[in-house]
Amino acid sequence: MIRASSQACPFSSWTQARSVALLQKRKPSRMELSHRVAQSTPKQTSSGKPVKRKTNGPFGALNQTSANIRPNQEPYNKRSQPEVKRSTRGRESAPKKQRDGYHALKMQRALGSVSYGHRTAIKRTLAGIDSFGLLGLSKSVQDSITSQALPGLKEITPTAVQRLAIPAILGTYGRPRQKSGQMEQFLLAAETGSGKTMAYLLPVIDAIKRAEAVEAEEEAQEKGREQAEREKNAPANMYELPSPPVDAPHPSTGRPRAVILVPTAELVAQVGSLAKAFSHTVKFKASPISAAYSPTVIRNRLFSPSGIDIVISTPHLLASIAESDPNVLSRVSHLVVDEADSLLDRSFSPLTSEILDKATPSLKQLILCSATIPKSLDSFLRNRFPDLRRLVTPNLHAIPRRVQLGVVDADKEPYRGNKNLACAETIWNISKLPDEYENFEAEHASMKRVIVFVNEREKTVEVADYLVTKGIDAVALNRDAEKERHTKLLAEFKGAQPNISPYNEPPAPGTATFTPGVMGKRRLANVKVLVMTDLGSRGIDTTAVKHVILYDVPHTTIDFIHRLGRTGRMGRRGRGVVLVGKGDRRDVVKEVREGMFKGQALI
Ligand SMILES: Nc1ncnc2c1ncn2[C@@H]1O[C@H](COP(=O)(O)OP(=O)(O)OP(=O)(O)O)[C@@H](O)[C@H]1O
Repeated sequence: MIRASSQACPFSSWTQARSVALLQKRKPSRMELSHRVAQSTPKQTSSGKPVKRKTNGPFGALNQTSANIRPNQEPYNKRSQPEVKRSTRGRESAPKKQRDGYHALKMQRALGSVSYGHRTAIKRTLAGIDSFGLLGLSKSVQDSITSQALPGLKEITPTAVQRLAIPAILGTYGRPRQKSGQMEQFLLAAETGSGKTMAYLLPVIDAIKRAEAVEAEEEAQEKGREQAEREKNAPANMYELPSPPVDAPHPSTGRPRAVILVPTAELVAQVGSLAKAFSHTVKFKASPISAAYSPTVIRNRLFSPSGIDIVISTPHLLASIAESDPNVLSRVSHLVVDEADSLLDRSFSPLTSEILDKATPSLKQLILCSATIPKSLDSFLRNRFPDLRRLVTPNLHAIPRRVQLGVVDADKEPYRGNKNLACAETIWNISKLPDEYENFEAEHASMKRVIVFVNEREKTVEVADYLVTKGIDAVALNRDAEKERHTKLLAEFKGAQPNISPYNEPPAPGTATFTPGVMGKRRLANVKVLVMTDLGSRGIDTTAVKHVILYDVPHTTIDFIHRLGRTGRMGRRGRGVVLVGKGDRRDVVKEVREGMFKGQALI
């Protein structure tokens, strides 16, 4: 019927032919992703004139000032690029693209990329800097590295991120030109366990001490001037007593010079204790404040009459203090946002931004720091901080080769889909490994510390309870546990305070108890296990941990990096074991493993 009517129309064959021709002419309609997302758009030409937009339209060919004839006209029958790619012959002749070997990961690409050329160039630049003496730190700060931060280490050289960041932040080799009064912005991006904390802390301490020296000099001059003034206008009565000195609080009371923001109370304690260690020799006041401390302690630390230099806090606490007392951020010259990908994500971002906005008038340097730069953060930073200096280490997003990743198939015999059983068995196997595998110093070497990561908070207690029934000394660490208990639990895995044993304390409500010799016939005496999500472990320096078990396959490569990053820290060896079961992305695990084996950056 339709055919009959179309035949009846005199123009029908012409119309069809025309529409076919139009369709053939039209570019493929498939929507393609831009390959220039990372490139900034130039606003001006090299001569300073604004870039003219091309007008493609019916009048695009009018008012041309040049002929625009292409020097080499392509033959009319030249095949299009997609055609060349499609044909076998074309594929052979087309330049081969370097393949990164990721297929499953490409589907969930989460991390910002850094070209290998860029990585090689940084490696070359850093090769010549092999001592803290070359970084431009003042003598007292430099000396305190060996005496306070890394005592006992014989040969101390700066790590890649320290070599890159410290001179850049201090301006040792000069600073890029910028408008006067404009705050400098830095992004420190380096792999987990690579010493990022010292990379930002050292230059901040240095800057504080220098500013203090300048202020002290200015104050002395001011006092001298006042004294001279007073003497000039000295009262006639020589017996008149001078007025007693007023007991005024220190000008820096409640007004720190530097603020370090971190996501958790555990990290506040960790960074706080490093800052305090430095303050023993380089004199300054560092105050860690978090919900783990009582309001009185927080008030006393912040408003100490002897003043304050560095505050280490979570955004929640500092934002609430700044709301009632905006003065607290009125003198901040240095703001560090550690774990920036967490603190600038949806949940933390409003608070972090609020603090940043309030501190901006006095801010000289903003330092963002992270081991993972998700693509979303990358584009956020490009918009919000266009002048950001990116200090990226050559191994960013790569899990070091010294960390091995094994896979246990929980679907196979004897587990038959029972992941809890697979986890318990893996821990028992770890307990049998020889002691020399352990990272930790001799006196603690016989005790093996294992972290089990799960994806959901609720699962922490379930898994820990199960492990206890299998004679394993396991404790669940989640947000429901008290902050103080958190800190104590993690302390033993950080290797800092070996005498504290939270395992001897009463268990958190709702968790099973490990009582050696009672829960089962068999028990493990040489292993301690923490079961957690990676929320509480972000940035925690668990140097005593050699083994990490990924009970669940992590959702993203970002989680892979942070979870496996709790082992193999600062040149140590480490092992990860991932338990795969029904529905888990085995292809993702396979590619992560291969990437780790090749030392490639994950995507
Ligand atoms: N130059 C150095 N030489 C030897 N050890 C160092 C050096 N700098 C830092 N360390 C040690 O390296 C360990 C890891 O440092 P840090 O916690 O700062 O790593 P990080 O890069 O912040 O890790 P994450 O991304 O997991 O937060 C710490 O125990 C620290 O004392």
